[in-house]
Amino acid sequence: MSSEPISVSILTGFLGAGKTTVLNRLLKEPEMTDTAVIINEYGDVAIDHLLVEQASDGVIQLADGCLCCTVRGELVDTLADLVDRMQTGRIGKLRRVIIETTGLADPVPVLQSLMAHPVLVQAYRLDGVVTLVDAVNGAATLDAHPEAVKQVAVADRILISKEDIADSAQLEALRNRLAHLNPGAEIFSTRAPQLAPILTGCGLYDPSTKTADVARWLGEASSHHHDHHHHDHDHDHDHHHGHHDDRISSLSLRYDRALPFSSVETFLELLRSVHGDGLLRLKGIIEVAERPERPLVLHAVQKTFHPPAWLAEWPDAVRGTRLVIIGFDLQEDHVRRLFGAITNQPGVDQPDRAAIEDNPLAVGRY
Ligand SMILES: Nc1nc2c(ncn2[C@@H]2O[C@H](COP(=O)(O)OP(=O)(O)OP(=O)(O)O)[C@@H](O)[C@H]2O)c(=O)[nH]1
Repeated sequence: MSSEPISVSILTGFLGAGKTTVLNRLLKEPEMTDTAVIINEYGDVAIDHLLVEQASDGVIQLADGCLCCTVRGELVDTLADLVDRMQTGRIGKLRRVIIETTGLADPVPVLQSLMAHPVLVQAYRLDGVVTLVDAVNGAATLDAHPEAVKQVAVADRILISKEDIADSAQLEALRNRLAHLNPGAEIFSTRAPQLAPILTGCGLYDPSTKTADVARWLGEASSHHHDHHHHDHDHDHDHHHGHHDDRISSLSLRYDRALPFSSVETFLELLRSVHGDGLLRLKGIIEVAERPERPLVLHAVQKTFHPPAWLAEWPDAVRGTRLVIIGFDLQEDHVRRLFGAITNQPGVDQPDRAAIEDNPLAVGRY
């Protein structure tokens, strides 16, 4: 198999948000060659029967070479099976996989199983998470279900469906709320003429230029991104936010000099052990003192970290460390203090890096 990993995009969204409708459209787009679509769904899947010819082994080969499989067992087995089929020449080389998760599913375990599996992590690279939100029922769903709020918070991109039947005030309120919940995610509409560019290419690598696009990946390019914690009630007070929304936080941490590798490790260890339960996503790029000419890329979903990767070179003039951490019930003050100690920018009465490396608990309770 060639060394280029297969990019994996996850399509998630609450029950009835329109995921199957999106996939049916997507499967007809010409960019979908060399793509496998995996529907991680129990029960019947309403993929347009005219498009697909059911094969006996559960993998459906579409006319244009796109594959479609439905998974009732372990997703990990299906992904491993696809690698096996490619290696044995039973299917052609895949460029990407799109996984639709069930409406109720928390996408995090899907990502975790992908990142934690020693074989899969070699063959696949997580591109990103796209969360579909229904323009009509989205607000009520977010109010009622913390899982729906998490689906939005964990997304790299948000896709709104059913705009055709929503009124404009409803739509604007929803867009504001989504931007507030996940300031780094770009928001798209299913009214877009092409869905493939929305569902793919969310990762660090820009597929068109084949270079790393850090600002876009970290959501810094999004117009609604705030540099600090986005619960900026000054201009949010007149919007409706459900009580689960306030449990989400999005932190952007920066340090403009190189960090010793041991400090990075200490920070990540502490983050994982103290805040693992509240951690939804972590993405970032780090200038490591021992190897300053190449940036280190960090990517984590909950406590599971993608093996850190070194980029060949700095993609732009900006060096230093840029981290985005998205959490649910995250004690963000404590995370900031931890980062402050590690970068030797301790606040008043806070320990510095040496103290925290000697005694990681020195940063205090939260
Ligand atoms: N008007 C309108 N209806 C839509 C749109 N997208 C989906 N629907 C309808 O919404 C309903 C649910 O869509 P599905 O695509 O089945 O939703 P799903 O997310 O796959 O649903 P689950 O599999 O139950 O999670 C269907 O009746 C669709 O026809 C849209 O953009 N506009």
